[in-house]
Order: sequence, then structure tokens, then C-alpha cells
Amino acid sequence: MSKTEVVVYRNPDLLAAAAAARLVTRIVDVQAAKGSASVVLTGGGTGIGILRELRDSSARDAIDWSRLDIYWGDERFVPADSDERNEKQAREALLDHVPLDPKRVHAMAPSDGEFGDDVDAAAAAYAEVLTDEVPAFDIMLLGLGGEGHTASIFPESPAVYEKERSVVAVRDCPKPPPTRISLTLPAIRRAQDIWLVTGGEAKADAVAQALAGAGEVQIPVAGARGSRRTLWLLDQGSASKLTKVYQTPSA
Ligand SMILES: O=C1O[C@H](COP(=O)(O)O)[C@@H](O)[C@H](O)[C@H]1O
Repeated sequence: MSKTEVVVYRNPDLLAAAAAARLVTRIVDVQAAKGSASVVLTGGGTGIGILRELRDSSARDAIDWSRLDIYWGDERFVPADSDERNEKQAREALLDHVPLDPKRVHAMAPSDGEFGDDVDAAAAAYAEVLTDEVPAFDIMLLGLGGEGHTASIFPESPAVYEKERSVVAVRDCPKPPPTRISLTLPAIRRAQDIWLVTGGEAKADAVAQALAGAGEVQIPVAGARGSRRTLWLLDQGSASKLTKVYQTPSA
């Protein structure tokens, strides 16, 4: 049975710094145990903030970046040079500043890439990158929206009902840009550790509903559970509607 834990930090800056420190520790531990590690990145303010903190931390040198696979949980289907692209934001925040093996950086296709504007083909190609058996990712970072979406799986949308495919094209998203590519919940649940990272009061209802056991069709983030561990890393704003008291580090 996997564990669900919640840690609440005083503010979003502390949350990002602490999550970056946790990432270093977990990646180093996994690399020591298995030789290499895999991390799935998220877009969004908190997710990208964590990458910036990692870039600026001297502890980042403890990671063997050449033995790290990078994936994405979702991507906005826009041109490669669009500032909306999760990959571009992650590269600017961290990936361009560390000695990763480019062959181990597994980005989703942009809308001006080899599949042109065919988002279904781009999603199918990413499913092939993941292969028939989706990797048991070591760490998956996920953000969430105030209405309960995670990755690009929105409430009551076709993606939330997907049971077979690991990656789907997503259209008509309520949050722009409207066209995206996303891992599905079955693929997300292949991850060993899922870290749900989010700050701000706008996320408080979704956090409270997910932790109270909401259904994943209405609140997709409720369906994001790691096979080993599910860790919610929150600030006081996003935790403000939780009824139970959770661990709150004073530092
Ligand atoms: O569009 C997206 O939004 C969510 C959450 O972003 P936030 O800025 O509101 O925290 C993110 O998890 C997802 O990867 C991204 O594509």
C-alpha cells in the first residue's frame, strides 16, 4: 500500500526551495541504488520555480546529470519557441544549465515539429517513447489547477476516462492554450513517487477535495497516486482548506 503524506510550508518560496532540496536527495539516493534515475517534470508556476531553485543550489552538483532521464507529464501544443511551452520554460529554468545527456531528455513534440499540427500523431509518438510498458518513473512532479486538473487532464474531459493509452492529445482545454499532450492517469500511476506541488489559495479547494477522497472524473488530481509514495508539497495558501493538521516545517 503506498503512502500519502502532506507537508505544508510557510510560503511559496520555501515550498520551492524545500522541494528542490528533496529532489537532490531523492535523485542521489535512486542513482546510488540503481545507477540512474528518471524524473517527470510539470509545467506551472510552482513546478518551474522548483527547477529555478535547483539551478541556483550548489547541492545540484551532487546529482550525476548524465545518468538522469527527463520526461514531461504534459505539454502545451504550441511552437517550439513559444514561451508557453513547458519544455522551453524548464530549459530556461534548469535544463540548459546542467550537463544532461541530450539523448535522455524526452520532450513532447511542438506544433511546428516533425508532426506539424497533428497533435494525435505527436501524442502517439510520445507513447512510443514511453514504450509498451510505461517506465516506473522514479519521481513525477505534478501541478494542479484550481478546478482540479493535473498534467493536462481536465475534469470530465475525454482524457480523464482514458484507460488504455499512456499519452493522449487534449483539445478544448478550459485553460489556454487549448491544445495539449498529456500522460493519462494509468501512465501517471506507474510512477513510484508522485509529488504534487502547488501554492496559493486558488488551489485550496482542489487540494482539499482531492485529499478528502473526491472522484478523479470531477477532480483529476485525486487520481494521481504513486505506487510507492504520494507526497503533497503545499504552502499555507493551498493548504488553507484542509481540515486535518499536517506537518508544517518551521524553517
Ligand atoms: O497548464 C498547466 O498548469 C498546471 C498548473 O499550473 P499553475 O501555474 O497554475 O501552478 C501544470 O500542472 C501543468 O503542467 C501545465 O501545463
